[in-house]
Amino acid sequence: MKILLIGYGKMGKTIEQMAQAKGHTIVGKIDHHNTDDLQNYNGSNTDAAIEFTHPEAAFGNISYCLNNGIPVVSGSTGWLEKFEDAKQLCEQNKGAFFYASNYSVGVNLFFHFNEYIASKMQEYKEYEVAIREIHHLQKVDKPSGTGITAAEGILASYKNLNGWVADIPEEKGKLNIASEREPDVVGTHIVTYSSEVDQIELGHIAHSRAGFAEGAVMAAEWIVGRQGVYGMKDMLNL
Ligand SMILES: NC(=O)C1=CN([C@@H]2O[C@H](COP(=O)(O)OP(=O)(O)OC[C@H]3O[C@@H](n4cnc5c(N)ncnc54)[C@H](OP(=O)(O)O)[C@@H]3O)[C@@H](O)[C@H]2O)C=CC1
Ligand SMILES: O=C(O)C1=N[C@H](C(=O)O)C[C@H](O)C1
Repeated sequence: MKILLIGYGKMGKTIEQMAQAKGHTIVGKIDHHNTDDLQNYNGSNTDAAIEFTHPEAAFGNISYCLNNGIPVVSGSTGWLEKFEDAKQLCEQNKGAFFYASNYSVGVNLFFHFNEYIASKMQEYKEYEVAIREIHHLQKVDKPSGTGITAAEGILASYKNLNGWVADIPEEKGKLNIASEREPDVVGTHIVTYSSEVDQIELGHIAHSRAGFAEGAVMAAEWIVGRQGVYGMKDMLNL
């Protein structure tokens, strides 16, 4: 497959290695310094784009791909206020768009168990639920996209909670997502149910970026020949 990398930072470089190991060709690499080169790519020279950039760049890159016949897999976080616009653009262009806040299979199993556990725990009002996410110091957005997806999975069952908040544990009636930044932490997410007498935890710790990259390349292979908006639940049948 001919893959265009949009974003050639920590993720772009890991994805390049993973894609080449699977026999794919990288037809181009776009980063902050050569954004104009994006206009050289279209559906006739590119099978799929994999986009991991920045909250402020993601929507523009995804729009370019959808307007130019390139199936696009995006993992950028922090831009989802424009997600509905991206969906609409995909429908208008009869394009293909794959999005996941986290491409690792392990995290998507964690999401699945998280939803199930929340559906059980909401009956036990003595437990207070909260989320912690820990990432490296270079991360520009918070809370993490994965933390937000985990929160949405919990809120689907907790009808007494009215949305999530970022780092405001004292706010009643909201699900708190605490963000911590520490050197070299790839990505850790922990859901905690605490009562006076005990605590239950569900967590995921990424040891490297390989799991994210593997899932993104898998999504690029999967989306070719499809039309519509997809996510990991579609690909993994979770
Ligand atoms: N969904 C998932 O599974 C995962 C998602 N992520 C998300 O992916 C994104 C990227 O993460 P990561 O690779 O660690 O970040 P990096 O900062 O290491 O890399 C970001 C890349 O995007 C480029 N970039 C920045 N602005 C633009 C722009 N306007 N146009 C084109 N390229 C641009 C940067 O270029 P330059 O260096 O020249 O500034 C760099 O190449 C983040 O949003 C992160 O949260 C991360 C891991 C997993
Ligand atoms: O920026 C990162 O590094 C990561 N971002 C994603 C997120 O915001 O959830 C996924 C992963 O945790 C790594």
